[in-house]
Amino acid sequence: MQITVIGCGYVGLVTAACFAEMGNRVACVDADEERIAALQRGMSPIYEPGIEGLLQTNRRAGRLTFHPQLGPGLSHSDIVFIAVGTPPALDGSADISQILGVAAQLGVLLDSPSIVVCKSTAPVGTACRVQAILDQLCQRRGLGWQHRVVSNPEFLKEGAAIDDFMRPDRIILGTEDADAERTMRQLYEPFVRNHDRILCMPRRAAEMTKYVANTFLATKISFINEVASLCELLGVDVEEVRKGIGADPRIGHHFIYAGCGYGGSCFPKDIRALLHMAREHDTELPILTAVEQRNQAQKGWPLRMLRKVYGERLAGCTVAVWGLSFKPGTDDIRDAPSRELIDELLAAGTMVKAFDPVAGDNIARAYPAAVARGQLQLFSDPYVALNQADALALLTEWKQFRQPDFALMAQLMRAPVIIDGRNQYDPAVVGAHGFRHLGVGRLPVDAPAPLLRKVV
Ligand SMILES: NC(=O)c1ccc[n+]([C@@H]2O[C@H](COP(=O)([O-])OP(=O)(O)OC[C@H]3O[C@@H](n4cnc5c(N)ncnc54)[C@H](O)[C@@H]3O)[C@@H](O)[C@H]2O)c1
Ligand SMILES: O=c1ccn([C@@H]2O[C@H](COP(=O)(O)OP(=O)(O)O[C@H]3O[C@H](CO)[C@@H](O)[C@H](O)[C@H]3O)[C@@H](O)[C@H]2O)c(=O)[nH]1
Repeated sequence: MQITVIGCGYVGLVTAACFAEMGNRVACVDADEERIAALQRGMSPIYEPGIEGLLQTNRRAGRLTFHPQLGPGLSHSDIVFIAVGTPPALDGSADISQILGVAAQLGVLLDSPSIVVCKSTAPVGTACRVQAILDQLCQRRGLGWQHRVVSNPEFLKEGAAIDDFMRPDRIILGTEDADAERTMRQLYEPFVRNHDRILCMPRRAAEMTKYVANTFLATKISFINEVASLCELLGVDVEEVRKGIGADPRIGHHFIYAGCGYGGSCFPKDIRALLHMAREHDTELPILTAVEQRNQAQKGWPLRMLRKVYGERLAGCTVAVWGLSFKPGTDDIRDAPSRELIDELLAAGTMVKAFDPVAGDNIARAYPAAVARGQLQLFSDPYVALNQADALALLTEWKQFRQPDFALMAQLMRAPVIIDGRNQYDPAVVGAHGFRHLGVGRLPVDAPAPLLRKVV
């Protein structure tokens, strides 16, 4: 099939590369000319495991092309995917102006009937609005046919995006049109060969499904984080509780890891968007309101722990931060817990030494002034970042942090304190190396007194 994908971000690029890999011809469009120029040179503008290889192979095979704008050369396409951003507006609603702008461009450009797919996460009713724009423009141009708009929300996770797309749990097709459904099923057939995982439903239901999936997962996280703070007070290790409840298949092991809060470009904004949809219909969603509040509080957990150890003396301290992206496997720092901690530490006058395997450049770009005055330093080696640090805050559970050289760490640091925002370490093990360990809902295991001498 001839496919156009508009928006070359995390979702658009993965979608385009995976469809091209199955033999389709895919034209990718992005308004960001630098992004397109990089892609044309064979470079991926995002870090996502496996994406570079797929982009290169399919570009060389001529199945994948990159364009800075929707032009006449793209006026015929079987299927057009809209994968542009839907960022939060000030009132919390999803700003769908990029989607509507693309719809208006498509209405003028497309010369033959296409299936236009809303891949972006967008509020209930958006696909119908896109349909209305396209219908109006087709009518104005005197064309005797219509485009068909489908909602096909995306469920990929950053860091595992290619695998999620190639082996989806489910594919949600929101359409009331039998022809559009048939073509979409054909497109996805290679991805569901062994198991039919396609669920077809009305467009509004598909749009709602996406929001409910994300907000439910966020609810699980905030719930366990709330439980973790009670565990701290009751002297119970939340890790024991997690294993205990996860063994019940009705609860399951996924998304019940306590930590320093969820981040990323999806959960925070999608919760706010659903809350806004409710407000528009004069309804409150107290559970989701609490989920968001809990997460805000949770993002402040690393700072609260640092204050617990150092109090007002934090200003004169140096804090090492391991993990800057909102989760492992990505360079995405949107709404990452690291942002909150760095903001607070910089405001407090603390020196920050940070390391992340891939997100360091993005953080440096986000804090040019702090980098210029040397208050925020980024390192390409995690151990160098620990030099003379008064504490380590671990915020993202990259695999390379799981079994570090604790002895070397203790030597390098001015004081052996670990603020373990992802519960990566066994308190007894790090305690044996002389560290004071503070985990989320973990039992504190203080190091033997002589080893703790360094902690002021
Ligand atoms: N990132 C994820 O993990 C993920 C997963 C599922 C769904 N989603 C949803 O998918 C959508 C896209 O997310 P993303 O993370 O890929 O966003 P992104 O910000 O990484 O990429 C969006 C791209 O669209 C481009 N763009 C904006 N307006 C354009 C226009 N008029 N013409 C051409 N290009 C334009 C931007 O330049 C940018 O490159 C959002 O609605 C998001 O909620 C994201
Ligand atoms: O038990 C857990 C699981 C996750 N997280 C945090 O939750 C956030 C989101 O993680 P994850 O869901 O793995 O990443 P995303 O790439 O944001 O993916 C979510 O958001 C996407 C965008 O809508 C959806 O497509 C995916 O299905 C959905 O999982 C991260 O900060 C994680 O650290 C926890 O704190 N505890």
